[in-house]
Amino acid sequence: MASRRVGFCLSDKKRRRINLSAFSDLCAGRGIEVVEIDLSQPMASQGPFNVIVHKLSDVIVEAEYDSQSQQLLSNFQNYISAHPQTLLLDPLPAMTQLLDRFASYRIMSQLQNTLKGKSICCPPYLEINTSDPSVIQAAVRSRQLSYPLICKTRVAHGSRSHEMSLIFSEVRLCDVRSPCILQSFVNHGAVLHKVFVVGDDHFTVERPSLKNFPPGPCDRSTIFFNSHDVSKPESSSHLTALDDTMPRLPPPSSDAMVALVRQLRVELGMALFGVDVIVNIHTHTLTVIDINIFPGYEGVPQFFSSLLSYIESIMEKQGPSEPAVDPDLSPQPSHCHEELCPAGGDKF
Ligand SMILES: Nc1ncnc2c1ncn2[C@@H]1O[C@H](COP(=O)(O)OP(=O)(O)OP(=O)(O)O)[C@@H](O)[C@H]1O
Ligand SMILES: O=P(O)(O)O[C@H]1[C@H](O)[C@@H](O)[C@H](OP(=O)(O)O)[C@@H](OP(=O)(O)O)[C@H]1O
Ligand SMILES: [Mg+2]
Repeated sequence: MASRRVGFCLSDKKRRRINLSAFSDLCAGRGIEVVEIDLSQPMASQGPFNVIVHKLSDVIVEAEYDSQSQQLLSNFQNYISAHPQTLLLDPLPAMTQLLDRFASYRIMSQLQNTLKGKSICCPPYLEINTSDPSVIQAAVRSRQLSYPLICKTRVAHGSRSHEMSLIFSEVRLCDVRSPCILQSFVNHGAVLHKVFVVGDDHFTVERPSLKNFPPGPCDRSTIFFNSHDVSKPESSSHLTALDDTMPRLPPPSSDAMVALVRQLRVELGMALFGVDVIVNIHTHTLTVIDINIFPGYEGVPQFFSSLLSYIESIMEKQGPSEPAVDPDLSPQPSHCHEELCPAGGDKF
């Protein structure tokens, strides 16, 4: 048996998307064994693991209402608690907060304070918990959100979390499906900058994105769309058609991107995440619109080599017999969102 073992605990969907056997071959060359963890079987008999890489977002979301998922999650948590020497990429509380857009936008909106001088912001938004259009209307007015508005589900991950809408006027606020985030739409020339983080490395790729819309309210029906139809590498939609007369904006400065990633690494205590950034066509402000757990890393050919280097670096710090906590990562931010609350969007 190889002396060092890395377990992967992934959903069927993620397993299909990630070529684990290619990663396993790469690891074998470094004396590391890759094991696919079957969550329905006792974990102790599949271990021991120096590191576990997981994407349990679906299980965590389902555990809210499904007892079988609850059981799987609690088996996993029990194993982790009983094996504190096993490093987890990424910690469950850190990940869990990103499943909730209310929590993740509080983190994003805090960035403009922590990264002063870098011209980084997050669009103004509201946390919506009511379906009463008159209450929503009053909240939008009082927060002075500008139209169009983009409406995003509160749950950030999973198949039902990418259905969104663009709302163009107060009368169409009846189309809001609560609970959700209502956020001002920012014109950005239909270019999305996806930042994929792997430990201390990050990689940026460009993707299609929603096109510019005339600012201000207008008499237009709500546009319902799935975010995966507009911002995947292969997306080609009338909603992303670039205006030829629109000059291309300069890409975000690498200095600002480095500062952004560094700050989020510390704040989230995570190593595998993605940040979606757009550039405001008027102010050129770098605008953070999304943080994703263990994203797809599509368009990043260095993903596996970078992941392997990161895993080796944390195993090295672990030492041969006494694995330690990754010192680069701050202590668990399960309490983080309380600290970040004051800067968040208003709640309705
Ligand atoms: N405030 C905004 N202003 C302008 N466009 C936006 C804004 N928020 C989101 N978008 C557009 O909508 C798309 C989807 O938004 P978002 O990234 O929040 O959704 P998601 O479902 O979480 O996506 P992902 O698949 O990256 O997780 C973005 O790629 C971008 O094109
Ligand atoms: O790599 P990008 O383009 O950022 O897209 C990711 C999305 O951001 C995630 O929301 C997807 O995860 P979920 O399917 O759990 O929502 C995630 O799905 P995956 O975990 O199957 O890779 C990706 O689609
Ligand atoms: Mg997302």
